[in-house]
Amino acid sequence: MMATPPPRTRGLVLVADDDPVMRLLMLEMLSQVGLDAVEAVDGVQALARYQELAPDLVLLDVEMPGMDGFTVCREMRRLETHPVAPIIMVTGGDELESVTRAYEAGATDFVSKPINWPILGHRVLYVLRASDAITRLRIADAQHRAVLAAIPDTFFRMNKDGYYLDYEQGHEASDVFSSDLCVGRHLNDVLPPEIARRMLDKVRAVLETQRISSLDYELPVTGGAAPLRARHGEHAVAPPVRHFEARLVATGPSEVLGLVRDISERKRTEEQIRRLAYCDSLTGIPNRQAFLETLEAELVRSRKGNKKFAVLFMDLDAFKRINDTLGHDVGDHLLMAVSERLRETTRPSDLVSRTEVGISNLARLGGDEFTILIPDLERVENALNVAHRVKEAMRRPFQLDDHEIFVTASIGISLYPEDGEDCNSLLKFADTAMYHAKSCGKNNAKLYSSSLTMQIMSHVQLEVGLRKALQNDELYLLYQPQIAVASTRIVGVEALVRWRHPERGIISPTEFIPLAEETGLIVPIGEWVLRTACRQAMDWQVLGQRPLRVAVNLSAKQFKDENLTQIVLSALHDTGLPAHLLELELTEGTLMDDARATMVTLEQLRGIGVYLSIDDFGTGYSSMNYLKRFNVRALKIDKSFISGLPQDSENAAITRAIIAMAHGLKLAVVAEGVETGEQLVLLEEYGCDLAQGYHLGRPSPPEIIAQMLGDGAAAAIAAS
Ligand SMILES: Nc1nc2c(ncn2[C@@H]2O[C@@H]3COP(=O)(O)O[C@H]4[C@@H](O)[C@H](n5cnc6c(=O)[nH]c(N)nc65)O[C@@H]4COP(=O)(O)O[C@H]3[C@H]2O)c(=O)[nH]1
Repeated sequence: MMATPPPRTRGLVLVADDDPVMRLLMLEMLSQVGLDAVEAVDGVQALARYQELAPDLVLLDVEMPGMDGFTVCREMRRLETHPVAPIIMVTGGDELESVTRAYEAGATDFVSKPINWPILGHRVLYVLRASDAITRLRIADAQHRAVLAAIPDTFFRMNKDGYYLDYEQGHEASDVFSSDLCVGRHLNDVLPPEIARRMLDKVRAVLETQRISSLDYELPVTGGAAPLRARHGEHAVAPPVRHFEARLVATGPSEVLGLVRDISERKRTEEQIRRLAYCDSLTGIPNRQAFLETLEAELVRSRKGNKKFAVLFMDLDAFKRINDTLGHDVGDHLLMAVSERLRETTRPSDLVSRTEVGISNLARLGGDEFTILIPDLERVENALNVAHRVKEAMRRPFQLDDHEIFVTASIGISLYPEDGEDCNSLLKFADTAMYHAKSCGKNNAKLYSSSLTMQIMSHVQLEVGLRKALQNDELYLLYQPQIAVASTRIVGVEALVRWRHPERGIISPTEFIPLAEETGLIVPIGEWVLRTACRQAMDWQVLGQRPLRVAVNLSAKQFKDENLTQIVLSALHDTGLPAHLLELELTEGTLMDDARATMVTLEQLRGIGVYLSIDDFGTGYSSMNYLKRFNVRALKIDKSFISGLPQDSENAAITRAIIAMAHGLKLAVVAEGVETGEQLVLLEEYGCDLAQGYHLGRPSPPEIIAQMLGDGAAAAIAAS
């Protein structure tokens, strides 16, 4: 291959003519116009010099010995690797035949003899300039093509009326449409009408403003190159689509250049990112972020349209226990099943309030917390109805692998605009209402209301007060006698705590004990009760009365306190009360909570020698197996069974059965809430051992008990 000659500053012309005079004249003429020249005496030399020197122009005589000018011209044009230089052929005359042959051989131009020398000079310069321009154009065109080949986009030219002037398919645009179907056609024949209209509007806007602009559109995947319109009707079902972005730039007053890029992948990625950001990965339903945005939009919409909406906040009761006992996998499956059931329950057709309510309004905020937005609420009842349906849906057992799981849900509801005017407040209030629902016994739905806020405020104040109650000596104990049914003699007392609140007066334990449990204050309060009751029992003994068993209630939190045994031991030790005179009342719920730990604690307490009984029997699990295992001494039949006696035959049967069963297990039975003589007679008939209730003695201060004991009611301490 020949080396490329260095770039020249002046043009070099190859003069090929066998006539020395002609060559001389030509050289002279070229020099006059500032060009360099080299000579060739015949066709063979001309070809050799052409290859060797790569001249910028060739002046080629037609008639030469050996190889004539036409042949030389053809050969020169055949040299593909050589830069294309313009060739001016010098013909003997201007007859048509030789002119035609010259062009056919690849000549750029011709001059005929006799030569007009001054004009030839200008002609040569002109051809050189034209050739230069063509070379530059060719380079620009090559660069252009290289750029287009390098980018994946399809490009087109279009006039202001929407006709494609040019269409070049990008290398990544496979199955949209091809250039032969576009060039010369109108947008309407190529694109679906709606997209064609938008594109034409954009073309005109770009021409008017002379600014770059773009538009996005979707096309169904056709799988071939036919115009979309022709194929459009073929799709019976919604076909998959591809997304495109067309960028339009004006290339003149009435023409635009369009670059079309397939942005399907980008859209897919964006969608994926959106899904990750807005969907809960476990259940696939919207997450907290998505819910907050939906809520925000709903707030704006409702504010504008003067409408109401409700936010439902649902939490599963005891989900933590399921997670802890059956494992996180089961917990996850349960959450998935719950969200599926919620999805079904909140389907538009299921909602009375509005047809638009759908899954987009359902979300999982995290853990076992779900929210539902009910827009366009006409009546509060509609929100309660939805809550009720959700609650009912949750109650149906969940079958997960080989577990049948029963759950219930607590739901809180906040209303716009009544409860709050911003998203955070509405969500917070729905959450608060949910907690309220839980504290009212779970499996409940509650509306948030300002009165609820008041309740919570007073709850907070109560807590602050309770913290001080112990220090300020505001707690005191009342004692309720327990009577042996057969002899009507007092055999024991139950200690019941009271709180003398400085402003509110006497507060019942049913109000403050749950609060004490919630806050953990039950542990110090419980210890105080235990010590006070033990000391009181000793005081009665010291005063010359008979020994008397004192019963103290133990809440679940106290029972789980690892120092319990120690506290009991130290109360007995410090007061000197014999262990068998202390009765600890436990509820079934407390015992069932964690069977293994319960057994250990019970074992320790039995080891100390205290008397253990089950309180409120019949209201909870009422499991005989457990009673046997826990090895307690007595059970107390809940007052709800006694209160209907003797009329309520069902409760009578239950009471009788409990007594018989307890005796079978060698347990003593205490009937609680005995309010009438009739009840006492019936209980005696059933063989009940002990009784307690207003009929036999109300909860009373220690001096009243002392009096009762002194009045002759013998304290017959059960040796059992
Ligand atoms: N209707 C009716 N009620 C009767 C009758 N006889 C007694 N009662 C009431 O029934 C409750 C019996 O106590 P409980 O079942 O252990 O139920 C207790 C117990 O669970 C808890 N509690 C009371 N004192 C303490 C304590 O010191 N520690 C703990 N952890 N809980 C306590 O508070 C609950 C309520 O205590 P109180 O309000 O004192 O209510 C007492 C008592 O006043 C009757 O004939 N008719």
